[in-house]
Amino acid sequence: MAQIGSFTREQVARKDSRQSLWCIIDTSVYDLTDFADAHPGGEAVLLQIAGTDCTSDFYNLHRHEVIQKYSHLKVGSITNEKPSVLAHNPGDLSLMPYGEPTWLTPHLSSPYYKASHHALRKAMRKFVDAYITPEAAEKEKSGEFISDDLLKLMYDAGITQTRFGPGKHLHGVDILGGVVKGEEFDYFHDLIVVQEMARIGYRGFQDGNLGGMIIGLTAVVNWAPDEVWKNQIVKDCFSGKKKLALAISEAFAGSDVAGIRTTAKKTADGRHYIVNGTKKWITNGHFSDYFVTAVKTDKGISVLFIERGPGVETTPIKTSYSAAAGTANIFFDNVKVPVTNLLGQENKGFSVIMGNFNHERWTIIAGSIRMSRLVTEECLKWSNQRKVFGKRLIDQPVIRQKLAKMIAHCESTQAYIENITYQMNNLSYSEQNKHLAGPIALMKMFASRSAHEIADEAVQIFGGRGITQTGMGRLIEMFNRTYKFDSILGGTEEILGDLGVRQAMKFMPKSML
Ligand code: HEM
Repeated sequence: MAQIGSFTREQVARKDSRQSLWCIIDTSVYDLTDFADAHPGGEAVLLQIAGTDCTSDFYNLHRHEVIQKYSHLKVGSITNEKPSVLAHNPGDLSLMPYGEPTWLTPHLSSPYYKASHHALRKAMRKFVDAYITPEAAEKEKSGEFISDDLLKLMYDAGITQTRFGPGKHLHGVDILGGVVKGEEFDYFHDLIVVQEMARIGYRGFQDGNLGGMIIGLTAVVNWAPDEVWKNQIVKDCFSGKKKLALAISEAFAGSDVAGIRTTAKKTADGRHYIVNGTKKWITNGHFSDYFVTAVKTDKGISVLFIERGPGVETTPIKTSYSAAAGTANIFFDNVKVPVTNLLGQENKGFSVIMGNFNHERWTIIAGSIRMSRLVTEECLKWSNQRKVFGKRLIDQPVIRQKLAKMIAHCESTQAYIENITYQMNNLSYSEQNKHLAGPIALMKMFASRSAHEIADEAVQIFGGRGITQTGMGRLIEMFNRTYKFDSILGGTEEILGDLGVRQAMKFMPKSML
């Protein structure tokens, strides 16, 4: 590698041939002579800019991360000039208007967040940027599952334990080196963890990062019949030693839980259930050891905790996002399950499933809302940077209309979830089930509709790059390909809209108004 030096613009201008091909990007000098052959955009374009300052062309076509990744090509800087492009460091807040929710925007405030929320946000973003995002990028591509190293890092930092929401399981846990004590962790802290993790921008890996545990372990914690047994499962799941999936959907029944056909029949001695049936679209199913499974018993639906073992088989399902999520079919073939593995009461599994759904849906929405903002931020950056027809995209009224709609959706969905989160902080688990199942269902319906609008406009703004899996439009392509997961997982938009109104009907006054 050449020595890092200080050059004048005239010196660089002389390096304008195939034998010596230099350029200037934001006052840094790059030697592209050996790289030109390998340049994904071709050699010819580099020859066209050889010896010149190509900052504007470069940022018109590449993300800033490209120059960070190829920093080894830098041979020096222009004498007495300072760079103007701001570098993003792990943990930094976005400088883009609407790039962060109101509570993180300078000069604006919010009644919901205290000092510990701010401290957690800062520490979380640093952790995510430093450890989770790099692995997510790799695994999203390869389709491999999350590594034990990352699981250990998250557990040691107390992050995995938080993903299950506030509660006793967090007592004694110092989160991220003590920025928040487990005892004071509330649903706003929970919201921060979910939203910071969603910022990685790799939707398949995001679900592969213990998505199954987040939505399934609640049933164990709230309904396990035995404390010691429960604590062992929780510990194994948090530490990453064991993985858990929620197994409800079937080929015959998705949102229509009552239609499931997996059966659990008691043995003559009454000590076991024999489970037969299949489950489909089970997040993390392919790498899980435990399955919180909805089954049909004598007189209704029940929920069983089933361990991987004889008679349990899984096969991967290829969905539109990464195989890193471990989405699977599960086949139960005469699986013998002890009756002590029943979660909640026999034939009353509906309340176990429905109670569990609230936190699951809230988590899905929290992530979707944050991803929507990230996409909107990308569109703001791109429209401000990209020049077409002689002006920036943002100078076109039609683009400003799209951005306006996207921003309004982001702001309203974030305000919506903060309101619901505040209610969750002030209601017990059973009160939440009674009073928030409807509002959370309606919020999920609205947030995934917002994501639909945002994905659609974002692709239009990015054009061809919005349908390209690498380069400037990577995030947009990923979001447009995957936002639908959020409108289906945990209950479809249509079912949830209906549930929201049916719940409201329960509280209608009896009198004629
Ligand atoms: C240090 C200098 C440069 C490096 C390290 C670099 C690297 C890259 C990389 C990694 C890509 C692939 C991006 C993707 O995943 O789609 C790319 C694409 C491209 N690059 Fe460069 N590049 C450099 C300079 C330039 C310059 C100066 C130009 C033209 C003025 C240029 C033109 C292009 C074009 C046209 C593409 C295709 C991108 C698209 O169509 O969206 N590159 N470059």
